[in-house]
Amino acid sequence: MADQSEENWPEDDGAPGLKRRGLMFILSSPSGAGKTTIARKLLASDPEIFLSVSATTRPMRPGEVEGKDYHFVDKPTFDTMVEEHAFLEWAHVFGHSYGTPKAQIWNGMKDGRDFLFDIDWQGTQQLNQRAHEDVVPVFILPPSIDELRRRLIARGTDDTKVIDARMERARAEISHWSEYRYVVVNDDVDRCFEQVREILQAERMRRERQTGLVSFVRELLDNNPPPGA
Ligand SMILES: Nc1ncnc2c1ncn2[C@@H]1O[C@H](COP(=O)(O)OP(=O)(O)OP(=O)(O)O)[C@@H](O)[C@H]1O
Ligand SMILES: Nc1nc2c(ncn2[C@@H]2O[C@H](COP(=O)(O)O)[C@@H](O)[C@H]2O)c(=O)[nH]1
Repeated sequence: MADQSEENWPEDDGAPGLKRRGLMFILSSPSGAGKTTIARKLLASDPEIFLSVSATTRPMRPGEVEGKDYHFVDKPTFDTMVEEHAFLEWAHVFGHSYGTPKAQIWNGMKDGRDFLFDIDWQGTQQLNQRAHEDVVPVFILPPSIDELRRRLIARGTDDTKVIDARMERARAEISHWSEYRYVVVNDDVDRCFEQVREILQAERMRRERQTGLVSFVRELLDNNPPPGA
């Protein structure tokens, strides 16, 4: 991914205010396991992470807001975006097309921002290939298959046919669990949210992401030279 080469990242100007590389925090799960629920809690509690708003051809659900939950586009518009390489990744899911527009992520990552992705395993594989070092993939499992179906029914957004299709696809989605760095079971929402938040905090502190560390440590050592130096 040429545009994300090291020279595009923030300058290493040392402490205070150590600069940090932005990260791509991915939440995937079978439909209904709760990734949107966890994503919303994370976004509400952490002003330093921004939602990657996908484009999709699927119809808007009640309560969804254009530009906030998704960019709702028609198929020709989506196909044109594919042709123009406007997506960082894209995939067909449940008979509709979904993709991550490049521009928002590109500009934000250059400013050291973190982005939250609610995408499926296909998109995760594509992002992993393009920006492995910057990707933090987290997989959310339901506590049981019965509970997964119960949640899809309780959500009340899909008819029985669509729910059956989502349950059928759950098997394929779950089969990709081992491609993720972290796996969390969403039994209790609050516990799951805390676990996901801890993963995010720990990943932010990874040495490689703290681009100001080299000069900061150099300065620490310069101010404490070995005896006789
Ligand atoms: N731990 C939980 N216990 C009970 N209900 C939950 C839990 N987590 C989420 N839910 C509920 O389950 C339903 C599905 O959750 P959500 O929409 O977040 O799933 P999703 O993984 O984002 O699904 P999709 O991929 O279809 O968007 C929602 O009604 C949500 O309120
Ligand atoms: N590869 C991508 N998958 C995406 C994207 N946006 C959403 N998704 C996934 O699609 C399904 C269905 O979502 P829903 O909102 O219609 O229930 C779910 O698994 C999402 O994670 C995307 O940009 N790329």
